[in-house]
Amino acid sequence: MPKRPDYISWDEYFMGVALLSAMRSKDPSTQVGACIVSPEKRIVGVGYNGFPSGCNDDDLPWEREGAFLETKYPFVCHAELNAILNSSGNLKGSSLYVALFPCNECAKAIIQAGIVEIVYLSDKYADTDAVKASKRMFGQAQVRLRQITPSGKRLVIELKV
Ligand SMILES: Nc1nc(=O)n([C@H]2C[C@H](O)[C@@H](COP(=O)(O)O)O2)cc1CO
Ligand SMILES: [Zn+2]
Repeated sequence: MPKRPDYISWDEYFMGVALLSAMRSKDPSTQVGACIVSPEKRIVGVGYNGFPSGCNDDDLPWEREGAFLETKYPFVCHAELNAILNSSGNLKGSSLYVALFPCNECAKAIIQAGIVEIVYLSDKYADTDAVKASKRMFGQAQVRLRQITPSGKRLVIELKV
């Protein structure tokens, strides 16, 4: 019997894990997931955006606008940083799959962790200084950037067998 033809690609698998992780996010505006993959194609870390553990999701603000301390921005931990912090072992030479292009703060952690490739879907904040700084560092550190063209393909998971 020939092998099943319609299996998902590596890129679809790892971006799919990133997108599934994003579904755990409680951010009402933007849910981001990240999946770190070793050179041997093993998943070595996953994460999504949320407040640090032990910090109460219902006490801290999810606002986007207003006084800085009344917004989520000083408190939220980005998906990429969580994936690095949740990872097991050495990340040298690994790839990071993330739905949204990393900011400058995550870029620093990504580079220092030894991640060599970013695979992303959206670059909706490309015009911000955070992303400009991030691309400048990735360029100098020779981190490869690869955008997956959103195919619109639906990966359906039904909770049944
Ligand atoms: N690469 C990223 N990874 C992330 O996890 N985030 C998080 C931080 C916030 O919780 C949310 C962005 O909120 P908003 O500004 O689109 O309402 O996504 C944001 C970016 C963008 O740089
Ligand atoms: Zn970030």
